[in-house]
Amino acid sequence: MIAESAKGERRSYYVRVSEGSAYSTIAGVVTGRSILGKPWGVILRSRLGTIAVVKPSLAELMEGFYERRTQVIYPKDSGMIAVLVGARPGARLLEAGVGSGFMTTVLAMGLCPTGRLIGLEVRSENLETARRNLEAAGLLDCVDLRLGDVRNPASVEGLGPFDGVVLDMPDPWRALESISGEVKPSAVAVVFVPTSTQLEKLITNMPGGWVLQGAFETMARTVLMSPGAVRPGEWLAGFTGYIVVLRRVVETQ
Ligand SMILES: C[S@@+](CC[C@H](N)C(=O)[O-])C[C@H]1O[C@@H](n2cnc3c(N)ncnc32)[C@H](O)[C@@H]1O
Repeated sequence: MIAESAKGERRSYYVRVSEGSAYSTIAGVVTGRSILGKPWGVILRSRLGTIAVVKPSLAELMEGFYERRTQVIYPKDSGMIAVLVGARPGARLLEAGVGSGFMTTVLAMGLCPTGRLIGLEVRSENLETARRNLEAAGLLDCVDLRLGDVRNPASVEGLGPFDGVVLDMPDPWRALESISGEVKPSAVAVVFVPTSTQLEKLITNMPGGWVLQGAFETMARTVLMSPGAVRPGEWLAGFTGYIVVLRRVVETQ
């Protein structure tokens, strides 16, 4: 629900609506009974403001309703990573670790219905969380979630050739060697690391068969939308991690 008070304040609420419940918002209290049976997008008005009842977008589904068992990659980074790795219909991508499936969701959005994502994860409880989350988003059909250690070549053998790779795990440099035989020459690997120590280790432990293309971070800042005082907001989603782009290369005789 998106509530706007009579003073022009706006706030979003993520709720599972039920018959006997009531929800307190900055635009007043709304009951489950007044929402159920109405179409998505309906706007409810009172003297305290308006409440728009909207279906959660995929970003809101992740933000408000997905289970979190691990640190996750947020849309400000995952959207960028999906573009960089080329998550488009028909692509065959590898991801490790899957964690809670937030990044997996964004990759699957791009490559469904004709592409395929192979997601590797070492912890079965994380894999099950990701499976439930992807099922809630209706994206499980394009995804093959597997229990396995990406650093072990046997876990990856025969799964390629991959058009791209996303790694979000503590020691990604140890995965690059084991996956390289399954990745197409020139393909992109995007590595997400939350600390400078990991970035340094990645750069200094890069195995052959890969070149470093660049690294950056993203930031997202809200905008205050008060007529007459439109300006950047105080809230900034600043540093979350480094996004590193690598390319698969081969030697010729
Ligand atoms: C930070 S979480 C990934 C979060 C995920 N990107 C998301 O957005 O929900 C890192 C995950 O990598 C997994 N992991 C660590 N080492 C791994 C390995 N060698 N192979 C596969 N998965 C691994 C961990 O169990 C953990 O679930």
